[in-house]
Amino acid sequence: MIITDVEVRVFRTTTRRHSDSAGHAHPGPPHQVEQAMLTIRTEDGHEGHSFTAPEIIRPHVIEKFVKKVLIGQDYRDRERLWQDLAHWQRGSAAQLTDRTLAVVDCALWDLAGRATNTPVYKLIGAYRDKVLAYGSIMCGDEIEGGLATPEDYGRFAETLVKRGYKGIKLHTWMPPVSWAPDVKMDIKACAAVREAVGPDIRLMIDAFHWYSRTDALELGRGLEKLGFDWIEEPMDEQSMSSYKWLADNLDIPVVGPESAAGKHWHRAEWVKSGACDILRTGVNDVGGITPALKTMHMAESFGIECEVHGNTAMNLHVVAAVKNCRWYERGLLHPFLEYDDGHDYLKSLSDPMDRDGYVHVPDRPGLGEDIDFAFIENNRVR
Ligand SMILES: O=C(O)[C@H](O)[C@@H](O)[C@@H](O)C(=O)NO
Ligand SMILES: [Mg+2]
Repeated sequence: MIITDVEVRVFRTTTRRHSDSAGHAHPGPPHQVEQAMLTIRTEDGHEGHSFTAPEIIRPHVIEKFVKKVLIGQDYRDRERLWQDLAHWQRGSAAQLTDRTLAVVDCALWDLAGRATNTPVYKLIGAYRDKVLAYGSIMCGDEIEGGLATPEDYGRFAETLVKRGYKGIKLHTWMPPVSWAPDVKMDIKACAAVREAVGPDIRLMIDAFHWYSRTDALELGRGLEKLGFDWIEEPMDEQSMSSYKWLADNLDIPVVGPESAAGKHWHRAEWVKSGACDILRTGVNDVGGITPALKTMHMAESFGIECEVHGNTAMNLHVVAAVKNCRWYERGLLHPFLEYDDGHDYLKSLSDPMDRDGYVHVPDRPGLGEDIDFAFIENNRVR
């Protein structure tokens, strides 16, 4: 049960996702990027794994914080290990981020599952083994036939409905798109999607994250006429009072916060202040499965739904272990990319979706990621 080793393996993987100058993903030619796998090992040979960007688990962070907390400890003591690591953050000179806490916590959950031959959502206490997905479309672009016009969004939405999606979320146009942001264009894209898919498909928007209050109000009022289910991150989430103002002035539910710091503590303040109608959490955003569950359960106590940010196995297991979450966010999607192709370092999808739009939680132990260890070794860089 005792943790004896923490290892990072960095390897090359091929992807067609490219990040723009604002950090949003768009399609492009295949290129190689570095990915890292964190492995936590015990004296009796059990291992847990989790993936992230190499800089999130760079040697300084592993040696100065992670190993000091984990080595010699019982891997089953996840709550205490998470609290101990979180307490290191204050004195870390901002070097120990929530992303690092998340990848360590996920590897510990994966270890617990692999050691007991149990999927993580069953370890937590499962609520369901499948969940409806919404198709989360990439941010708009200026690519011919991509997501450059409202009509492009409409055509792509039709494709997603044919694939089985019962919900669709648009990320609309943002800089560095030359003419973005533009509220009226956002509303035109949403209108084109509603026209294309009809009244029964659930629709949501995740807009430019720095609109003013008045722009966000105009956008929200436009979406109310189109029967959208929620408006997400239309303003800087650092202003909780702006979200309180927006939620008070709109009928369409306001969802958040996604990217605001503060883990489950700050999300409790959003609920208390009325800054959102639907709360938001995400394993990477709040520092792990452990705090994501705290957030979900806190929201449930207020009768509030809490939508989980992001795809991948870690988020899927959280969604499968709670009642007060409607969707799994499957994406990001684009007409020029085939999401179901997955990753070259995983032998199968972690979030397979059937033709009715349900994602089924893999019955494999731990997080259920079907890791191709040989591929990782053959493509390892350090
Ligand atoms: O803002 C981003 O980086 C992307 O839009 C990403 O977070 C996306 O997954 C999102 O916002 N989902 O809700
Ligand atoms: Mg979002």
